[in-house]
Amino acid sequence: MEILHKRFSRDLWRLTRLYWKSEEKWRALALLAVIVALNLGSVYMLVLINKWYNTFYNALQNFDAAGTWAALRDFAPLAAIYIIIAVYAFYLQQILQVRWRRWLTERYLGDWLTNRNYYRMQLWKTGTDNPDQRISEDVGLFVSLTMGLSLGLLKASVTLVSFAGILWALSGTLNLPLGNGQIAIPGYMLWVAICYAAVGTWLTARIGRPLINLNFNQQRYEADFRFSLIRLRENSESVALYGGEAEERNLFRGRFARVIENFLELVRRRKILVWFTSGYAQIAIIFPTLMAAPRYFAKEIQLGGLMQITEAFGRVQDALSYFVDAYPQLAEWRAVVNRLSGFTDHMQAVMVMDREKDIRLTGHSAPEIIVTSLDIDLPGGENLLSSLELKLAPAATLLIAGPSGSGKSTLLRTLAGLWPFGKGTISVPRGQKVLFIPQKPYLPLGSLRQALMYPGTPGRVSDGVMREIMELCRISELIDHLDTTADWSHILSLGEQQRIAFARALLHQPEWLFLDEATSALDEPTEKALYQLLQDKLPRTAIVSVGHRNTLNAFHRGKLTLTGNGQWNILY
Ligand SMILES: Nc1ncnc2c1ncn2[C@@H]1O[C@H](COP(=O)(O)OP(=O)(O)OP(=O)(O)O)[C@@H](O)[C@H]1O
Repeated sequence: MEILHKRFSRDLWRLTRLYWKSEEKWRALALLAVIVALNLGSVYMLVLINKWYNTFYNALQNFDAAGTWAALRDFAPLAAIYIIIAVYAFYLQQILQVRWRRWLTERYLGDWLTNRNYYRMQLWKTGTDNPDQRISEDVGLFVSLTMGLSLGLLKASVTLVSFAGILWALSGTLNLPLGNGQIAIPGYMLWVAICYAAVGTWLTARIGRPLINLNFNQQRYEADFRFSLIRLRENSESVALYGGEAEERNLFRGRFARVIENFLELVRRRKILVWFTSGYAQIAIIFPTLMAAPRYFAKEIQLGGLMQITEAFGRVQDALSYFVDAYPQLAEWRAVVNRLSGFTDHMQAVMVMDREKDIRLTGHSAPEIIVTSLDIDLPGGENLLSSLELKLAPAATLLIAGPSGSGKSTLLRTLAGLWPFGKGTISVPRGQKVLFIPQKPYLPLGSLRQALMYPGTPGRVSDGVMREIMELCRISELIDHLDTTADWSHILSLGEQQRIAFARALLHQPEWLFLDEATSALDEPTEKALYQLLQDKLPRTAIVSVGHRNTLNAFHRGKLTLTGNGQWNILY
């Protein structure tokens, strides 16, 4: 089937084997074995129930009241066992799905956060849209569709084999007149079922093919729309101050229109499919009776036989029509596998690009940071900074200045190992702590204490020390809220957030501290006090600041000026 072509199989196997070859594989395989056994058990029960049809309807046809009651009595345990099997097959399948999803989500989260992939992926813009959706939704969908469809296929195959045998044995031989003689078709009901299902499957595949792309796009448009809403929430204040509601609404409308447009197309396509599949299912109700009736009226079979044949036909036809019923899900499955593989490929491509990048950031045993022949480029290839040579001794202080857009922040990004475009070598002392403070410090979701300690926990810090540092950094009014959880990045002023970043530096006590316009929102006396604090409390820390204000000169012994067009000069 085209829907399951080669590339899809490769991608599917790549995604599936992650879990089934993981450390959890034995537990998972054991659970899967039980689930498969239960599914086989349920098919066996259906075979028994099919036999029961014969006994029951024959008793009815013969007006055998005792036989009918006995048959009804026999039905109870069959139904009870079938129900128990169905419940546990469902329950255990869900449990296995949850475990698989948990494992795979962990894995994707890990890969996304490793090697700063989340950052690099957006820097190299090719590829994946909405990685958050891939992790939060697609992983779950992938797991449930893979489990559901493969168990469905297994069940359909086993049902097919079991009931094809029954149908063959029951349907006898049909003698069709042909010219002067007759042609005998043994097991003809089985052939009828196969032809019926083959035509159905072929037509479904034809009608349903466009669903694959439509499903793929639907997920993507929904995620784009959701993301634009989240962005407004994140930037509510700026939008409110600008009064940008009309613009935002236009953006939402545009994105939502795409959601609806695609959805309508999807519905139209599915409507055609529903026309077909429900017609197909209705015909399947009378079709076998019609086919088996000649033998019934010829008194070759009894009512029980007719009912048993009809039921067996239904089962075979159901099993053969697996693709007809599962088509919309197969289309969705393929879209999900596409999206997850695209995401995985993109992450791997980023890692390869990262390994091959020409800016080498290495650890060495010398105490200085040494930058040699560093060229920094923009993603498009234009040069931002040429042949930079820089040596930073421990406890050095350096101010990086220059006009806006000359590349100061990008230089810091490069030193942090984030910026991949360019060439040259940056050697940093091994095993030392480096802290970068951006202009707008990031405050994680959680308490203020967590925000102060971010990233990680710099050992246990007593309340006393924490208070002292907060007082020194002029945020003593926040001491009482240390353990309050709130959206702090929206509550605190930029100046307060910048003071929190200084407190962070004092808590972490890094050997190397890089500040990118970290005091831009502070008044000059506060800026002075905080820089003085760094000098007093972190005398062994090297400080590299980016800033426009001349007041910063007093706190730095060296000055690197980026003059534009890739040029620079340095004064120690
Ligand atoms: N991800 C990116 N893709 C393309 N161009 C970028 C990217 N990031 C930065 N740039 C460009 O690189 C140039 C340098 O930016 P950078 O932020 O380093 O300047 P800066 O000197 O720190 O400026 P400012 O003083 O205004 O903060 C700018 O022209 C900017 O547009």
